[in-house]
Amino acid sequence: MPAIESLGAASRSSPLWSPDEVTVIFVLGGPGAGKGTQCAYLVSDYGFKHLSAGDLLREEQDRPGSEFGEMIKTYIREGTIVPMEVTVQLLENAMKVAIEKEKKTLFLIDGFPRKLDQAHAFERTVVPSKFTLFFDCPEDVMQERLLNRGKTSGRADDNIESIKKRFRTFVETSMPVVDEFESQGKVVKIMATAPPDEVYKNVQEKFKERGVEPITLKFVHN
Ligand SMILES: Nc1ncnc2c1ncn2[C@@H]1O[C@H](COP(=O)(O)OP(=O)(O)OP(=O)(O)O)[C@@H](O)[C@H]1O
Ligand SMILES: O=c1ccn([C@@H]2O[C@H](COP(=O)(O)O)[C@@H](O)[C@H]2O)c(=O)[nH]1
Repeated sequence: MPAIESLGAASRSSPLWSPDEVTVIFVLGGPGAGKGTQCAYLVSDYGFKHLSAGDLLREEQDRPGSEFGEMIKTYIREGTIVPMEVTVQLLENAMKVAIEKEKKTLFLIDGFPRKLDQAHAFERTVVPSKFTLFFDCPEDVMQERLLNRGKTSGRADDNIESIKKRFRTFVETSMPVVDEFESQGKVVKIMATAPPDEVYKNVQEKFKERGVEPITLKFVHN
C-alpha cells in the first residue's frame, strides 16, 4: 500500500473511473455479520478484488511514519468512523494498484461506506457503485460471533466495550447509508444468521438475479 501522498480525492468533481470500466459492489452489515467471510467465498468464485476498509485502516495505522496512525487507533477503539478523506484515499490508492498491477476491474469493498459523507465522496470522486450487498443480522448473534472471534483475532475492538460502541455507530451512522441506497433500488439484502455456506447460496442467487456471474474456468483440450 503506498503512503497517502495527498488527500485530494475529496475535492475532485468527477469520478476517476466510469462504472463501465470498473465495477464496485459495497458490502455492508453490522460488526460480525459475516462480511469478510462471505467476501472470501465471492473472491474465489467470481474473481473479485476484495478491499476491506477496516484492513486498509489497520495497515495505515501500523505503517511506520504514518501521520494518521494514532488518530486511526483511537477511532477504531472507540468504534467511530475515521474522517472520510483518509479512507476514501486509501481505497482509491489500493484500487489504482489493483487495476494497474493486477488488471482487476471487479471490486468488493467491504465495510464501506459507513457514513453518508463517505458514500457521497466515493461515488462522486472514485466510481459510482453497482449495488450494496447488505448482511442483516441481529445484535445478539453478532455479539456472540465477535466475542468468539476476539479470543484469537488480536483486534483491539473485539471486546465487549468496543463492540457496544460499534453497534451504536452502525445503527446511528451506517444504517442511513443502507437506507439511502435502498431508496435508489441499489441494495441486495441477505439474512446472515444461517451457517456461512447457506448464507452464501443466497448471495449467489441474488448475484445471478443482478446479472453478476461466477468465473467459468475454460479447459483447453489438446
Ligand atoms: N454465517 C455465520 N455463522 C456463524 N459464524 C459466522 C458466520 N459468518 C461469519 N462467522 C464468524 O463470525 C465472526 C465474524 O465474521 P466476519 O469476520 O466475517 O464478520 P465481519 O462482518 O467481516 O466483521 P467486522 O465488521 O467486525 O470485520 C468470524 O469469527 C466468523 O468466522
Ligand atoms: O470506512 C470505514 C471502515 C472502518 N472504519 C473503522 O474501522 C473499524 C473496523 O472496521 P471493520 O470493518 O470491522 O474491520 C470500524 O469500527 C471503524 O472504527 C472506519 O472508520 N471507516
